[in-house]
Amino acid sequence: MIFFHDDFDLLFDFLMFKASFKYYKSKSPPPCLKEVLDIDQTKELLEKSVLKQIHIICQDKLWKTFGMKSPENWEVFELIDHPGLIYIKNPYTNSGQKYWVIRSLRDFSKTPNKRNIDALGIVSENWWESAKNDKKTLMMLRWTTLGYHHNWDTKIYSEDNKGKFPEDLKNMTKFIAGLLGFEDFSAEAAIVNYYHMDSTLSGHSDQSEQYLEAPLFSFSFGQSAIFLLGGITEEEKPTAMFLKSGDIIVMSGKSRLSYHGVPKIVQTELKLGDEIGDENCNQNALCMDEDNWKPFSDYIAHSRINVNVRQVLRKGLLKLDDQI
Ligand SMILES: O=C(O)CCC(=O)C(=O)O
Ligand SMILES: [Fe+2]
Repeated sequence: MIFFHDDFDLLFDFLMFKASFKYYKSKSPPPCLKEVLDIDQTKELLEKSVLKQIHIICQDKLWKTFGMKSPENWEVFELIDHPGLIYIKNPYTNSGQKYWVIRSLRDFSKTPNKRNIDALGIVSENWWESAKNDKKTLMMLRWTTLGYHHNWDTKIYSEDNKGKFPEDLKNMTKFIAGLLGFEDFSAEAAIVNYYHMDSTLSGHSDQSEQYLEAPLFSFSFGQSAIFLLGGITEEEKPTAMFLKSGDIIVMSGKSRLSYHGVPKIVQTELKLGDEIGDENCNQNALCMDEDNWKPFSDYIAHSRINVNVRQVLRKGLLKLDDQI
């Protein structure tokens, strides 16, 4: 085969994270999504050895309190080309998803949690109250941090910069971690990312935590993301995959430090109706009442929420190790 100069540049470019990011981010021309791994094509992906199934065993009934389906019905996979990247296909009931959407928008966005809007100085403690009827305020929130607050400048966690980590999120993450064999996991920090249809998150590797052996848990709700998962350097060609509402990925082992990013949010129709016999909602009245759910439903019709949970401390420690 003969390569012309430009083709060769293109080929070389495509070996890198940034080029792939640029490709999927492009508005004109829009990207072709044919190569994006879609977990709904399970049979084909298993046959092509892109995925392998992970079987989990669950003895207790805690899942009910987290708005999840029974783990015996979960579909859990590992990406063969990315050992340690575990994908749990939406294990939530519809009311379970609603519960976490409500927690993320109404509660995780309140002070004393840290938020990007704090720097703007014009939004009150209770962002959701001021935002739900005001599109401009609604669009302003991009992130909040919980527990040990992520310091965006220094990337260093500090004992002087931490808040309370929400109990329900801590317990749910611990429960999932236990099922996957990470019994010692302790949720100590989270970034909640709020994406609108034109938002992106550039490529990075999360390594601020002192204990990088612990996995990272990522929960997605609302609109779908194209998520790029690369290797340990920016040079490796990433795998593009859809993360849809309810999906969970776990970055563990060899994939814990992998380069990743979100070049595009994809519009999907979301139907979080009430399932027959679904009594799992922790906030029954709110989830079942269409009027109360409406502003949340309107929000996720055009936005995506990602709750990104990490362990910060070394195993067995109760505070940051100053020696680092
Ligand atoms: O939104 C996502 O899926 C990824 C978020 C992420 O990588 C992060 O918060 O570090
Ligand atoms: Fe990340």
